[in-house]
Amino acid sequence: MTTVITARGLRRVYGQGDNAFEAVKGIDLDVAEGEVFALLGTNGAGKTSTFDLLEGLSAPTAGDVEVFGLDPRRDRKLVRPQVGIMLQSGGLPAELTIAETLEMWRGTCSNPTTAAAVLAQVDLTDRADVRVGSLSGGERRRVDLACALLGQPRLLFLDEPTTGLDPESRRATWKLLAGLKAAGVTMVLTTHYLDEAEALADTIAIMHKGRIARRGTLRDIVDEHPARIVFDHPGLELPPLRGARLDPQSRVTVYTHDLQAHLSELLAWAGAHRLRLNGLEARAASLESVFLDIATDETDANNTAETSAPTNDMIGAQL
Ligand SMILES: Nc1ncnc2c1ncn2[C@@H]1O[C@H](COP(=O)(O)OP(=O)(O)OP(=O)(O)O)[C@@H](O)[C@H]1O
Repeated sequence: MTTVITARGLRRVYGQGDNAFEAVKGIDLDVAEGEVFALLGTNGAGKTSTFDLLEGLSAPTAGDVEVFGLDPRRDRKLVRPQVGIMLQSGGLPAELTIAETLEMWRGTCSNPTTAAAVLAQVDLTDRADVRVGSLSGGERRRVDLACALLGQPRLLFLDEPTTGLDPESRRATWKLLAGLKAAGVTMVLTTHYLDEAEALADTIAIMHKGRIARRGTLRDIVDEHPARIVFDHPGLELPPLRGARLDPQSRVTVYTHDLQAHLSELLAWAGAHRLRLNGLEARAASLESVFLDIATDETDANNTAETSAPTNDMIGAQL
């Protein structure tokens, strides 16, 4: 499989001396041709900084990036014509109409399609003569996407492509992106919508504090994360359950890779003691739970997870 993007040991430090801030702390990644790679993360995790490095918009403090086997900064003239970029905020001139904007943008592309073609793709044909400054946030986002598509790119960078779009427009954009993927376009996107990553991405990487905390297919990421059982502490000694924690609100959380077995065990124990477990919840892992655990720095959830059958030294000793 051909690799379109390779990054090794990528670092980005802003400022100098006492003011230096390391936003990207040594990232390795590979994106294959035709792949949709989604970069997720909390605000400030370093996604946009990473994008800037991959796009060649800023120079890495350390490490290497290759796009189509070339340096995106040094070989910009060769790389740029093959790449479409949708920045977080397009910054298009407010006084131009959509049609004028696209014509202006076409002039910067070496192999552009027509403005009419991209307008149809983003469903803005009827709005071609409206000034950009009068558009809604969602419409403006679609103009940004149209500009990114004008050059018929082989590689698309999409920084939060559907932020501000209503649910119907989001679905329409997903459909458009799925069509581009089917046509072989490689995409790297950031998004705060986990369902967007689930719907579009082949590979998901979750960034946290400048590093990639998890990566893989949706299935890989979810499968390696424990499910959880949560309930109010019933006030008597609990059965031996591995990987349990008690929070200050007296809620017990049990992390497990075998939800059914441990839930059955807990319910059997509660039944034998004629106990009602208040606030009982049992949740399989999901992209959201992985994300939230990373975001709240509960990265040791994996470490406390069940790895073998529960033993008697567990919950009582740990709580
Ligand atoms: N030019 C800059 N100078 C100093 N710090 C910066 C600069 N640009 C970004 N940062 C800092 O680097 C960190 C990462 O920012 P970045 O925009 O890459 O995060 P992000 O994951 O894209 O966040 P968001 O989801 O909010 O867009 C943040 O703490 C940010 O304040």
